[in-house]
Amino acid sequence: MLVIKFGGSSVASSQNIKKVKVVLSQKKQPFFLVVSAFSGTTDLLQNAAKQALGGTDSYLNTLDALKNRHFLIAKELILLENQADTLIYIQKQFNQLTALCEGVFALGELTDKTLARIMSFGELFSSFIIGHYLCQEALNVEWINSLDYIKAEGNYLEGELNRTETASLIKDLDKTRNYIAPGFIASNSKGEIVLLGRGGSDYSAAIFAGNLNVNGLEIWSDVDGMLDANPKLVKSARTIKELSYKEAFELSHFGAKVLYAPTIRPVMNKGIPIQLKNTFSPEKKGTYIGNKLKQEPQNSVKGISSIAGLSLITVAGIGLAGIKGMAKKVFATLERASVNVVLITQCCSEQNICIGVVDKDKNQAVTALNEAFDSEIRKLLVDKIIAKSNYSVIALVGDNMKMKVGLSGQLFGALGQNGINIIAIAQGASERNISVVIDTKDEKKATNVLHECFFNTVSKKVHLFVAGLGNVGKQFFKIIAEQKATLLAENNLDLRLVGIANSKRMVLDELGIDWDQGGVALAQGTEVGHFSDFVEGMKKMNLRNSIFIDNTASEEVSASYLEILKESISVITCNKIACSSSYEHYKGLKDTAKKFNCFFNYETTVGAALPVIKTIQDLRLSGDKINRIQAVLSGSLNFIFNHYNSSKNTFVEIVKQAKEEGYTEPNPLIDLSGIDVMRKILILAREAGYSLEMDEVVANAFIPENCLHAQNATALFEAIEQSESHFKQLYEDASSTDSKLKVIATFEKGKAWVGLEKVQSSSPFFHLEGKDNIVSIQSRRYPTEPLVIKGAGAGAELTAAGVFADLMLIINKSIN
Ligand SMILES: NC(=O)C1=CN([C@@H]2O[C@H](COP(=O)(O)OP(=O)(O)OC[C@H]3O[C@@H](n4cnc5c(N)ncnc54)[C@H](OP(=O)(O)O)[C@@H]3O)[C@@H](O)[C@H]2O)C=CC1
Ligand SMILES: N[C@@H](CC=O)C(=O)O
Repeated sequence: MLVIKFGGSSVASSQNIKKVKVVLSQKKQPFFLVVSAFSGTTDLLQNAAKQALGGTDSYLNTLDALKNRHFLIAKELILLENQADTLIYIQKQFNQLTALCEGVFALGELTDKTLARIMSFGELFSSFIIGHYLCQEALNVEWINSLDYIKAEGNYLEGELNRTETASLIKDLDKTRNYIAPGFIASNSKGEIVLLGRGGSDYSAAIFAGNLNVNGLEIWSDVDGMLDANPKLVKSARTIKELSYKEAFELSHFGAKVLYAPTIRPVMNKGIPIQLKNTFSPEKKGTYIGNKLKQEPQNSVKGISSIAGLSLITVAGIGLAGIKGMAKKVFATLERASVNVVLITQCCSEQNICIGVVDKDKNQAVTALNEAFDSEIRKLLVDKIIAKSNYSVIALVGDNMKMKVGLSGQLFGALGQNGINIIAIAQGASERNISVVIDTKDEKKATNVLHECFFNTVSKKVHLFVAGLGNVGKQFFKIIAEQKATLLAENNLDLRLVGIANSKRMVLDELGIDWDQGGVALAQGTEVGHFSDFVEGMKKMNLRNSIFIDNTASEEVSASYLEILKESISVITCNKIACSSSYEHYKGLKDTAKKFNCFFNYETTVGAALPVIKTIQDLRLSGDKINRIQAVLSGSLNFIFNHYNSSKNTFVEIVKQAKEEGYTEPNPLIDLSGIDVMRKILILAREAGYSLEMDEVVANAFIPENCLHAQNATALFEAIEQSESHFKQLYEDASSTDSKLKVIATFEKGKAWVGLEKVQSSSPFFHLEGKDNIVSIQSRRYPTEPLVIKGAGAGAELTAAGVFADLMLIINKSIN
């Protein structure tokens, strides 16, 4: 014999009930069918009771709607000539139900006993209708009333099973016949109705299964089985193929709604397997729960469950340490106050005990504890007890987590990397469950982080917010659009663009924006008043593995890094403003990134994609000391002086060309004035370990005053045109001595300077072609022959590639 239970959605309509019949007709052994009420019925019955209590006669409408629905389903299933018995039964039961509600209405009183009676009607109706229909369809089932077989005592709404009496009543049922019985309901020794708790139909089925010692228990619902995470939080949640009883118990206890936790106990002791199945996809295997696990689990973690609505109560104070019986007093007090403790932690200093309770119990718990510890509180041995709310517990569950070294490290690392603060931790010695308490605002993010971390078949999502869709920005989008599929296929990485902004508009979309369509999406985006709108949106989305990329030259954008890093969102930038702002700010950004477990990467601020910053950082990390840096750091100026020949072209033509080719800053005055090179040598000096400021970098301007004061690019070009003779003179002075003009930046003995120099062929800078940069580093290890880094140092495509490399560095360190 099999016990088979169908949940509310499986019997929600006549069409669904016909599906149930198909499932049953394929069974090759007798079955004991347990059904829930038609979906939504129990809630409506409860509402009707509350409406009656509230003194409005709207309960009559609720009851009418319920009656009509049950009549309709009965009429749709049962042939006209067979309907009478069923309809008469429903009518009689509704008469009783209405009388009960009228009583509540008249008395203005609703006891748990009456509420239990009212709520019991749903399963009685559904089982009676389905039983008659199945008989009509020749399935030959006998309807029995669970009230006559399941005995429970205590709380009317969530009774305690009387195992002995129930066992003796069930044992005589004939295992060669088919039965149908209502779930959820039981009766006590006085014959009064007692419910088995919400979800109790699963429990009823397990009680029948255990006592009849059947071959299996099937629980049919509208989902494919037990999922490895809550699908409302984690879109990529998948069905777990098999679970041990204990794993299933942990998961169902911690929020997996597909199975009511008490269901496991009655069948576990007898080794009766449970199969969770989907009525609407019966071909799917579902989840097996039992002793005979066929496969070796790939992952030690089988599932991640979470429950919100937790309050934490801390009983703390010096009076707790070393005094026997304090913990007993806490728990005895809570028991007397009927408060269920969800989670307990105590640190070994014994100075505090932290208890998790569901929100609804928190006031009761706090009042009871403050009363019980009143004398200790007065003597200042125990602090006044308060509760803090809005917490969630997230639990990793799996039998094979036992003795798996590093697993909790992975858990804490993954949460920490995403700025999720862990407020309390609980792990039993069984090591089957590690629970952490976090702020409920982080529940979705944390569940997703852990799901990606522990189920390696799931692709890892990286959420990217990008500011700037200009020269560099466009190239960056292009690279990702080209690389995305490869990254997914080969590295299991899903780079998701969730935010773009320029100076006028922004788009934020958690579901992702097409990398090919960034410009189009942005054109249709919302207008931004201030860049902080974008930052606020980013914070609100609170997505795991978030990285912000600044491809602008904006001061406003760079001023937001600190706030972004404080959200544990890593920052990548090619914008030099932040790193060349005050030393305190630059250092603050680096420290903040460390403090909030994220990264601040800015390799492209010097030499575009050349590995200049990383090289200096590595030298220092390995114990080297930088003594001198001499470099050509401006790609655009090198390009300009390499291509300017006063007899063939004008200076302004070459500057315009450098801008068109994407080597200059958005405002080329930043290059021509020397500011860009000053920023870069300052950044390198800081990386070398010196706390230099921008105003300490000495620079000799080589452009005339009128150019230096140009307000925009057009004015600058005009000013350069008017100053052609100045540039011609510079060129001729150099060529008359077979020299070339190079803007050289030097850092030595704590000082930095930048200037236009004439270099001869003996100089290593003489042959620096095109838009190339060269950085020559002398250090303790390279005292005379410098370490040299050389190559193209400007260009949007190269810079975007450097930004992408910074991105992959972060992903490799933090996500993979
Ligand atoms: N080109 C190169 O070789 C290298 C460049 N870099 C750096 O790359 C950065 C970008 O340069 P490039 O692409 O040429 O610049 P562009 O001028 O082409 O693009 C700048 C982008 O930033 C956006 N932007 C400006 N202000 C804001 C703001 N307040 N909020 C949001 N977005 C804003 C602009 O939007 P809008 O269009 O609305 O103004 C535009 O999309 C610069 O910092 C530069 O120093 C670094 C190394 C090498
Ligand atoms: N404008 C810059 C671009 C890179 O930082 C340069 O010319 O080098």
